Amino acid sequence: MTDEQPPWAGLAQVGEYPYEETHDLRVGPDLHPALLGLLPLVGVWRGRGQGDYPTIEGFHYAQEIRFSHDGRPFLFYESRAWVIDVDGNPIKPSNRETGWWRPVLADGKATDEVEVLLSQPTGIMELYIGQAKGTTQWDMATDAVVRTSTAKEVRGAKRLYGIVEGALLYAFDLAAVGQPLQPHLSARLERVAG
Ligand code: HEM
Repeated sequence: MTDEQPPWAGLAQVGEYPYEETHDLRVGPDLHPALLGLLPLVGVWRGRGQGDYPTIEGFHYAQEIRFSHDGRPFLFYESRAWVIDVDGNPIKPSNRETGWWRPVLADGKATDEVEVLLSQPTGIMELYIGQAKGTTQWDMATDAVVRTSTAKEVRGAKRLYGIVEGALLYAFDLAAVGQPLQPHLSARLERVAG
């Protein structure tokens, strides 16, 4: 360490992060035009799903998903799920994931393609390449899965998201722990905000 002061010494304290982020299209920054195709997803969603895999017991779960934006051409995505009993009572916290949905641009305009980057607390990161099917369905498959040395062996996955009668539905297929690609989750969530 030297006695020299860094260039920012003596400058005013840094205030709060100065930019707004929102899941509500009525407030905050304007949605970037490149996100128009993903607009139906923006909001907070809550609902229930069912999970299974050949190596585990089937289960019911609840989930909250939030898609938000800060005016730039990507969506922030976060999901928290918890295992429930058949009456909906919480049993234990389950999967969490956060990431980014990025429309692929060509000549400055959004195409039907979307890149989705997700990160899990279980040591797994998924990179999806997806395709919009019509205006309310997104079909994606992993282009890469990266995992820590202590994570379960996940080799690939597919996700299909759709908005059906105002609800967000998805199906998640997984190739992991020596098993071929097959269903792990499916869920239906209602819009609760945004
Ligand atoms: C809503 C999201 C999810 C929920 C509620 C969920 C729930 C579960 C549950 C309850 C189990 C049984 C074992 C345990 O209790 O931990 C499990 C196992 C597993 N899940 Fe998920 N999961 C979710 C998403 C994912 C994702 C995104 C991946 C991979 C990218 C994944 C990969 C696995 C694997 C590899 C196992 C272990 C199978 C085994 O060891 O035999 N899950 N999941």
